[in-house]
Amino acid sequence: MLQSVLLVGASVAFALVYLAFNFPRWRQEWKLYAHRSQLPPGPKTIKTGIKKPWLWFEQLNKEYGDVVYLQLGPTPTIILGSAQAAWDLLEKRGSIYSSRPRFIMGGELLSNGLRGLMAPYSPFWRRWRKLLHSGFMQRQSETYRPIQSLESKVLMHDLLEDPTSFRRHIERYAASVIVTVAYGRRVEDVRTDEVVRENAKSMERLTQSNIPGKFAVERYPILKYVPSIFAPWKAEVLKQRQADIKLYTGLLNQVRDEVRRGTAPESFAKHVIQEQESIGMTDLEAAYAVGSPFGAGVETSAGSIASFIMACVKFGPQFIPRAQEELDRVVGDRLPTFDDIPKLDYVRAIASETLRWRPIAVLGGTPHASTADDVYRGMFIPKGSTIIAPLWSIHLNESDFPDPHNFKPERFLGERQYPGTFGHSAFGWGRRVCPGMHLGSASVLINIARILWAYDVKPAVDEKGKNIDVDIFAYSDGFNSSPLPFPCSITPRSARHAEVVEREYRDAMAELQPYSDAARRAT
Ligand code: HEM
Repeated sequence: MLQSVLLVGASVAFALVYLAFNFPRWRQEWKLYAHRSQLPPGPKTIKTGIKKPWLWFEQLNKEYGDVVYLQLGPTPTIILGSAQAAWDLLEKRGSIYSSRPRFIMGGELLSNGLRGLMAPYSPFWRRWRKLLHSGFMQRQSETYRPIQSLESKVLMHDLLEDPTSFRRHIERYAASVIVTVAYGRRVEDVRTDEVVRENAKSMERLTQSNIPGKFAVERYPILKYVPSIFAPWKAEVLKQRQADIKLYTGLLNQVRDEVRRGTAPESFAKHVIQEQESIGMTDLEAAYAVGSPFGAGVETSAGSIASFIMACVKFGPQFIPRAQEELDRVVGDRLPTFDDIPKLDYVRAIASETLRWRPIAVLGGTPHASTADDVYRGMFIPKGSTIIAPLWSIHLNESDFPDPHNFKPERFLGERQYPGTFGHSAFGWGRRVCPGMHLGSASVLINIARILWAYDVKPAVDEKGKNIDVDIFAYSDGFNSSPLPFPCSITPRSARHAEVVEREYRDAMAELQPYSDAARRAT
């Protein structure tokens, strides 16, 4: 008798747990079924595990229009393929389109909810975002310009000394700006710098954890609670979490020590230490927040400058002469500075075209998620949808940018209908718009201006003296997409230009000394 009661009790308990777990999914499925005729159009078959998914999204946007519906596993997914649709939803209706989908492996297990970039719209995200905003808003970003200018002078010198390794020099520039701005210590060599190496390891693990479809726990969240001893995939990310905590707190604590000793140069870390209490952040939250510019700002800045070099190799004769004429006329025989940028209309147009032509954040950054049911142009977008706005579809769209794979800075000179103020969408939208956009675009601008002022950038030549063509579609797969290695020729425009680069470099190295010393003290 007792046994039967226990059995019935256990069965009822099991049924209740089963219902509780499945109810939200059934409710969602019922809602989708009830609105099936109102969902945006989309394909019946879903491709999974594909390389460069933005190419598939582009096909879908061409076939079904600029709002496409995909049922990816249990999650409704919307692909926005035009600047207008992305603007209408992510910007204008930002109050319900600014969350993030759940990232169980990368966001919850690996990062314990401390990486703001993956955090849902929540009080934690708002605190994190406030800190990032105060550290990188336009006025504050302008205080980092001296660092960008000095590091850019080092880049110009590196291109003179060893032009064939141009890609590594650009990466060093981008990493050094971010690490100096974040922690007040520079990066002299990306191959050996400990902060760069550890951060790169951590980013690699994060990227691996976020590969859609790779881990069953994303489909069955209950697996998150399986003890690590039975789940090697979980043990591994928890181990990396400890390594991340050690890295981020170690770096922030070094700055705390320097602040106490009165030797800390200005940096985002110093700013966070001062603001942390008023914003109500714990030490660990603050340590992760100071680490966030590395993951978001290095590859995007370096990849954009490398894309500009590729555009010079492929399309140089159609825009370089005009840019050099402008630089010679406005700047003359010295290196361009940030003060020249407002007078360099054509150079600014080249920077905008670079960000448009090959958007490094090719999927539009991390996907957004909606937090309420919505209807857009008669189409039903369910609450909890993942929203992807791939910049590949948006920036290489014939109707906004005719002849889209051609590099034409002139697009950005005249008046043009485009939502927003930049004429492109490279920094995203609404409440999630890139907080580092002022820093990132200043890096792109100053280096484009200086490279064009100092150098002739052309195709490399083979042993027969023939130009080596570059493939403008040879870009990496992954969350961001950067140019794969390609050859090119970078030579000074004249001996006088080379002299100026050398002189500016010597002065820059003297000014950068405190940041080099800070890096040495810390290792
Ligand atoms: C040319 C350089 C850069 C490009 C093209 C770029 C592009 C983007 C894009 C497209 C997004 C997604 C926005 C959205 O979800 O709507 C984003 C987000 C973000 N970017 Fe950038 N970015 C650049 C540089 C930087 C830099 C230098 C930093 C350093 C502070 C940075 C920090 C971030 C962060 C933290 C986010 C996530 C914001 C959030 O989730 O609220 N980015 N960026």
